[in-house]
Amino acid sequence: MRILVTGGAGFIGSHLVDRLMENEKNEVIVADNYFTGSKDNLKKWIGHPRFELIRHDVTEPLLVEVDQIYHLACPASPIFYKYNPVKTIKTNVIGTLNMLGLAKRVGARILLTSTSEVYGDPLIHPQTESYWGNVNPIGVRSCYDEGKRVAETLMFDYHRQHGIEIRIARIFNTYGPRMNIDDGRVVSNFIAQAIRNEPLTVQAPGTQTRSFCYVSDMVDGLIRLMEGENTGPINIGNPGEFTMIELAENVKELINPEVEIISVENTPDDPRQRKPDITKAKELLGWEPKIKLRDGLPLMEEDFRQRLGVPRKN
Ligand SMILES: NC(=O)c1ccc[n+]([C@@H]2O[C@H](COP(=O)([O-])OP(=O)(O)OC[C@H]3O[C@@H](n4cnc5c(N)ncnc54)[C@H](O)[C@@H]3O)[C@@H](O)[C@H]2O)c1
Ligand SMILES: O=c1ccn([C@@H]2O[C@H](COP(=O)(O)OP(=O)(O)O[C@H]3OC[C@@H](O)[C@H](O)[C@H]3O)[C@@H](O)[C@H]2O)c(=O)[nH]1
Repeated sequence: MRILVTGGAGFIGSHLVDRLMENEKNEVIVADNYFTGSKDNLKKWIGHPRFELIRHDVTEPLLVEVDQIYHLACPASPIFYKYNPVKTIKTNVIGTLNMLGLAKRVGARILLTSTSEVYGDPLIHPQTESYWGNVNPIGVRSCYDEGKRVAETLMFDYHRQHGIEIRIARIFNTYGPRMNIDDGRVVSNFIAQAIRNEPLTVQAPGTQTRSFCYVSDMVDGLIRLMEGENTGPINIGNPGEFTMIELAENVKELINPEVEIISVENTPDDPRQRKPDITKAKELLGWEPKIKLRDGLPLMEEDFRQRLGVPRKN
């Protein structure tokens, strides 16, 4: 199997590449523009005969002979996707069009990593795949959430019109080693802050909720979806739901009991609650997450301590 992973130098993408490379029958090609990813995440594969890394921006067409495409390329942290919103929209729309064009040309199956953000600020809880969402089309997050909604539409139009084999994963907040240290997302922020002995910055009101999935569970779900018979969309996430205050308290207790927790201003349109209904993933993919938040946080701490050069005391 020859497999293209767009965005493979990023957080989830590089863990996915690790898993795909474990199978000696796979050849893996990564296409990435290194906006939020890094060659460092793939250093153990560079030079491997079954691995290729291409500096490529998905807003430009790409021609490679592959059997499967995991299409992840897109900045995922709100600070990065809001940094150049027009580029984010282009990545989601033109990038997905280009990858669908490639899938059509070479007859590949394509999986899109969509997001729980397609549900916007959800009015039903937990979110099922049949919920159409509550999304602001003109807000500061729209380049990402509306961008992903159009990407999903393109996937289904190519499927209906051209018979392309598609898979759509709606990923809920994922965390783990290799997240950018200054990524801006909440788990990486809190862990880096706790290790640096800086206050944990809970954005007001702090009662907003998220459900956090450890990256190895996520990768397992994505591969099952690609290999299975269902187009999706399928929610992939961990239904354990936490307020941001609870998350901060967990990080404080597990990583640095001395650290302060402070309240800071939030950004517009922050979803107030988010929790996946994973009935479909359980029934159709035989998948459910295994790693609880309190077990996953220490696994991530090790990696952050190494990169920050702050060893654990005692
Ligand atoms: N991590 C999460 O919690 C989460 C949640 C929902 C959806 N997702 C989706 O999963 C995917 C991966 O997310 P991640 O957390 O690994 O983010 P990430 O930012 O670590 O990785 C994204 C990768 O895409 C690359 N990229 C960005 N724009 C590109 C372009 N135009 N051309 C080529 N490469 C480009 C980046 O350089 C990076 O390597 C994204 O599609 C994201 O929307 C992630
Ligand atoms: O330092 C911080 C950062 C963030 N937060 C809060 O933590 C919550 C989560 O924020 P994040 O930036 O980690 O992530 P979000 O849930 O907003 O977006 C995320 O969801 C789905 C994915 O598609 C995106 O890739 C991902 O970034 C928000 O309520 C935010 O206000 C803090 O309290 N403190």
